[in-house]
Amino acid sequence: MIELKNITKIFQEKSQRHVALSDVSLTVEKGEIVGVIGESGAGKSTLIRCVNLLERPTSGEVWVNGKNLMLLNSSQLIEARSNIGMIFQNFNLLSSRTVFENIAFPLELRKTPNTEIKKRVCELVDLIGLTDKVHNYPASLSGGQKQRVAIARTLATNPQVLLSDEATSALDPTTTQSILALLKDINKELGITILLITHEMEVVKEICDQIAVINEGKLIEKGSVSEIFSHPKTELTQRFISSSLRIDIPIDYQKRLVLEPQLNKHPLLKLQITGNSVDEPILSEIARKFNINSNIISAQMDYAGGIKFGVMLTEFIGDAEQELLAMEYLKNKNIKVTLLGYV
Ligand SMILES: Nc1ncnc2c1ncn2[C@@H]1O[C@H](COP(=O)(O)OP(=O)(O)OP(=O)(O)O)[C@@H](O)[C@H]1O
Repeated sequence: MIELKNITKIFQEKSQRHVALSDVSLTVEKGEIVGVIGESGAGKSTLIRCVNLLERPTSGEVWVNGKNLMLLNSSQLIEARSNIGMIFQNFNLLSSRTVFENIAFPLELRKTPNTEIKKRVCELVDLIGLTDKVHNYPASLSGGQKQRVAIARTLATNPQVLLSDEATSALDPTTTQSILALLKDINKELGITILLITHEMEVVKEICDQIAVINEGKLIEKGSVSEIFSHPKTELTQRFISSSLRIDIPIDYQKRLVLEPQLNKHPLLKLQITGNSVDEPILSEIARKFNINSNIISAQMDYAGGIKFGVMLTEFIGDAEQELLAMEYLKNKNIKVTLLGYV
């Protein structure tokens, strides 16, 4: 449905030349949800804006639904864009129009008859669960409700593609979940292809089929959610995965923590577990093979794309030499072992 081929975007400001995207290729199949994740300034917004040519690539090809948008004249481009909806972090609602009037707006521009507009808006407010707010103005809505209205407005003209530019970044975690659930429903029930950009792994983990990682204008990794979570290839992707799992050393452990081995102190370890390793009973193996008792201090396991992954803070209590052998054993099992010190 979307194919970006070798996209390069260079911003030229006076003598300053900035390469925002460098030879980026990305395919989104019909009906898929693809998430592009990257840090601030990586080029995410530029990339998504290239899909509907809000930003024109310096070179490369942009194909949407079988058309090379770069070759269209302005009226053909307007037509092609009507098939591509877009939602934004700051919702972009018209404050002087009610919910009804905001959703009706793109239909009015198309000179749709009033009876048809009324019918379509009623369907859409029902879809987004805001029938009781249909005559409210945006100022009286919560952030999540505003984003729902923005989604309904973009769906009014039945686009086949929805672009989401950090649509949940301004929302709290619970509201984020409800908006993501709405996007997933739209994808499933209406068959709309979704390309979203975000800086949060939580978002892509929740609803995406494929994840692409962008860094300094280059696409550095792409795969299914399970591939990315089980075998992250780059340090940056690993960091994104870890950022969705928070684990802190409790204060009393921090007080006792020393960096060098000491008599009667034992290693405090952070174990990062991805993919297949997690299905093995690693701690009981460690106990059996190395006579190590694991004292789990905290742990967080999660599930994405059919893959379990997680992080665990644990103290290994045993003979010093065996403790080292046990750490090596875990490393060979695809577990990232970080020695935090001794407690
Ligand atoms: N119109 C512009 N003129 C000049 N440079 C620009 C322009 N738009 C973006 N850039 C530069 O291109 C790079 C990529 O910007 P972009 O907004 O795509 O990043 P991003 O990943 O979306 O970041 P953020 O998450 O902070 O929005 C940045 O270094 C930015 O300064």
